[in-house]
Amino acid sequence: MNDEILPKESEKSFLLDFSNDMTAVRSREDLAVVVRKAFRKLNPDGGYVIRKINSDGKTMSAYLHDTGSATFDKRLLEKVLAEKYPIQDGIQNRIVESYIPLLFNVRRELQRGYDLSYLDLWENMGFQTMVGIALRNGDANVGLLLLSINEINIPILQGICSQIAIAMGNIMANEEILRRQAEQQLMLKFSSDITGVKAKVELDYVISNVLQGLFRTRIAVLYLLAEDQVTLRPYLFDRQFFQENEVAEHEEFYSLNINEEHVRLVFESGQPVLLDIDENLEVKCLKLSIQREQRRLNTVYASALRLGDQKLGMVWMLGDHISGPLLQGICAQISTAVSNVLSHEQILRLKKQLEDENDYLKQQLNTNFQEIVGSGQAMQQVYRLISLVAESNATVLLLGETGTGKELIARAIHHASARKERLMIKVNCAALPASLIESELFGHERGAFTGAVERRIGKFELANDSTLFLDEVGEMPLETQAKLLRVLQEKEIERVGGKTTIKLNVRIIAATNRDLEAEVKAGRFRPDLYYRLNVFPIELPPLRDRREDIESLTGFFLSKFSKSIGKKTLKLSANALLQLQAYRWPGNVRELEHLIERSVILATEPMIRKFFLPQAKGATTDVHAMQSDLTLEDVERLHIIQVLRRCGGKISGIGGAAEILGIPGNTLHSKIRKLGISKADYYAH
Ligand SMILES: Nc1ncnc2c1ncn2[C@@H]1O[C@H](COP(=O)(O)OP(=O)(O)OP(=O)(O)O)[C@@H](O)[C@H]1O
Repeated sequence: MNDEILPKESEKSFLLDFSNDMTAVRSREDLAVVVRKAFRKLNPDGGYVIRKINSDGKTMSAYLHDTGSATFDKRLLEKVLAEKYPIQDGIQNRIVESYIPLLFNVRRELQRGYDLSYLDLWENMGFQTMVGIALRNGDANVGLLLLSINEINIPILQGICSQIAIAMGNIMANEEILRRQAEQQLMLKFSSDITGVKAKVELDYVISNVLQGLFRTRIAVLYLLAEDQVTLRPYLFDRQFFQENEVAEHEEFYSLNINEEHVRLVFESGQPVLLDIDENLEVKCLKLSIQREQRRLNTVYASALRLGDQKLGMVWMLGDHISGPLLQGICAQISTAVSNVLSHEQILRLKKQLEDENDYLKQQLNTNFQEIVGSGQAMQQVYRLISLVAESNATVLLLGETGTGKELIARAIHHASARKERLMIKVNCAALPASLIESELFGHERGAFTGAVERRIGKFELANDSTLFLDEVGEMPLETQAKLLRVLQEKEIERVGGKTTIKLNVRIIAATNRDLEAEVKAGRFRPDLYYRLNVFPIELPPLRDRREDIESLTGFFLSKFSKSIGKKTLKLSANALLQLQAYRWPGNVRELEHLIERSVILATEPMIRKFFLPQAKGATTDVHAMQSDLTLEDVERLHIIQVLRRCGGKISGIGGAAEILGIPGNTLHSKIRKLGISKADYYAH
């Protein structure tokens, strides 16, 4: 650019054109077009860069640039455009401080030892001389212009630069207003989004959105202060930095201690604290993962989460520049949201617990109102034993086939004891996999094993001051038997993964349908545990050994199930009852109960006349085949009823029942009265 190329006249018209073009400039893009046009006119092959002073007041970044017709290393250019150079880098400060344009010989500056990538780039582009001019809007420094050129036309350059500086000032002010508006909108949205947050996933989503939107930053880890008020455990973490489950599985490793220096620093400061990863941080998790993944970010913002005076936890964020006061506001909202989420999680947990307890209560209510039916000899003996043992704290072992009422009796014992105000707790030892039974019985501490994300109270602890019903105890794995034995001996437990022992006062009622003695002989049950449990055994008789109770049990179930579906209580024909009394009942009372329930549902008449019973091998519903189980009187009664039926109810005379039975009619009449046989017994068939 010299006087020959640009005579005074064209100098004027050049500046006029430039001014005209500048009046239309509203945005950075407009400015780029106008500036490029002007500089190309001045030097068609030259390149330039305009840098602006960043909001930190200490660094400069590229604002506009043009490479002209130079060839260059693309990656080097990208690096230079992305980098923030300190103003005091030895070159920029000279330009900013100067009131006249300065010429730089690129090679010479390099030889002086400046380690600045933009000098490398210029050399790479073949730019030998650069001119640098400060951009000032009034008294304010806005940035600088660096132009590849050999000669300086001071009036033209100053004319251009003063206008660029004014335009940049306006655009930047405008951009700042827009940025603030966007920020406000984002904050408003964040506030409304975060107030509705109830679950952890939603919290994660809302926080990441606002941090990304406002600071182009991410949450690295959100820690919560544990109950011990010392450990900070990771609660939320960015999965881009940590592999799936990495943190959850190595929680111990990723936890922090509130007394660590930098952690204390954060809690002591009322504001977010900026920490340099390389210099300050000895925090294992951040060092590891952040250095691995995010080399370009070397600062971490750490902020305490508080609710009033209460310490809740802290967040670590990765970012380049985060505005302190804004972040403080965000953290305050995060604190409230975290506390809401935790409360909500607790509500859900308590709700579940309440539901479980409710189930127990319902079960108890059902059994309370549901009497134990049966007054035969065998059950009388059971009642005697119950009344003897109930009030003591002795361990009871209930033996008997499946469905004989062991659980019912266990509840009856509990209800007759001084512990009845508390819930009886039941554990079905057969329903749990061996791996879970211990934690089910004794509970576990958080982190005791993979998947133990929370502390869990075991059934033993739940049953403190109450009764623990160990159903199907014969199915318990040997390893657990050993632990159970220790608890029974020492009357204290240790949660899985726990370090302290807990004293307990639990009454044990165990039940099994196995022959425990045989199990001991076979080596499947520990003899010492067997003796511990077998303090007060009660044997429940199978239903086939107490046929005398079948009628009352059937009557009880008929009335119960008819009522439950709103039917009038169904009646039972004598024949149907005989059928029930003759059956072998491998499933005992439960089988009878289910049969009656089914029959009540299916019944279309007010009386059940016949049951469809399974015909097991060797089993029979033939009345005579079960005579050995009946008393002489029973047999007599059944036989008379059958004969009366065959005779159509005719008692005396030819073809009458008395004739078949070989007794006088009068004798039969008195037997019928004595045995309580009614017409319904033989006419209904
Ligand atoms: N004497 C009885 N009176 C009324 N109902 C009974 C009686 N005995 C058992 N039942 C009922 O029979 C069903 C089975 O009883 P329970 O569950 O107590 O048997 P269990 O011996 O514990 O069976 P399992 O060994 O299979 O666990 C229950 O619905 C129970 O209410």
